[in-house]
Amino acid sequence: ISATELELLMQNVIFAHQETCQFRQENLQILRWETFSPEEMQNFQQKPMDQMWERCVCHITDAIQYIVEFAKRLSGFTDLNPNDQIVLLKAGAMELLLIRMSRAFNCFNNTVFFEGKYAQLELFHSLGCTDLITSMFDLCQSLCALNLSEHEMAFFNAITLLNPSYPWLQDKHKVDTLYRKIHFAFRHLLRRTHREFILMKLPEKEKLSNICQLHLEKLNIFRQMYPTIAWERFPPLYKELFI
Ligand SMILES: CCS(=O)(=O)c1ccc(CC(=O)Nc2nc(-c3ccccc3)c(C(=O)c3ccccc3CC(C)C)s2)cc1
Repeated sequence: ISATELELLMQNVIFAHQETCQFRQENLQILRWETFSPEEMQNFQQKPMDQMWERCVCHITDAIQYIVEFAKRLSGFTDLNPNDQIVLLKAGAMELLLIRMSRAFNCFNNTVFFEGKYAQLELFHSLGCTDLITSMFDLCQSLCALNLSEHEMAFFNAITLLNPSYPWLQDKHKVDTLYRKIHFAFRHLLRRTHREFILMKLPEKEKLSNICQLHLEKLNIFRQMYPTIAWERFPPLYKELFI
């Protein structure tokens, strides 16, 4: 890879993230001490399970739409064969959501940005999946500890999405070449900023996939309890990716 191609690739990854990050980091920071009052918390906790699930699913589907946009702006992603683009997004959308969500996490009071303010773990009680939410909070805590810059966040998202080891890929070699280029550019950025150490501290692949697995399990339990809600009320993109 030439120096110019490297610079262009770095610009592309950083711009792709900046243009699709949904909430800007500084705005999430400004709001981070706005927490829900006990009454507001109680209000959420008293919502029926199906209503809370529907709200959350709609929120993450909004966030995933930005993730799809991020992928489309990554140079090389849209040159991949269309089947592989779907495979990578199907496998990686939730993982990228988990990583991005850590930007909206306040690790000092263990709250996450949700519907306009920052919410404690207990707010999500009525979802009936405390283990999933707890592992989400733990992941956010560990990512917060790294204090990733938006540039690092952009590259971490890109290398997580372009994972050449997915079994169903038709053109694995093409994904692998793109992955290696972006990983090389990431290491180049980290060397320049003396942040190489974070590579060993990023959460392992299987930690992300375990939480994604847990999400799918909880979704199936929910669907057994409310068989029609998922079909009637969940957004098409969510159904395509997870059902
Ligand atoms: C992601 C881009 S961003 O600009 O940073 C951004 C943009 C917008 C927001 C606002 C937002 O939608 N916050 C949500 N928070 C959580 C949440 C909930 C429990 C713990 C941790 C975060 C949402 C979820 O529904 C969720 C997320 C991950 C796994 C599981 C779930 C619940 C299951 C039932 C789908 S939605 C936040 C951040």
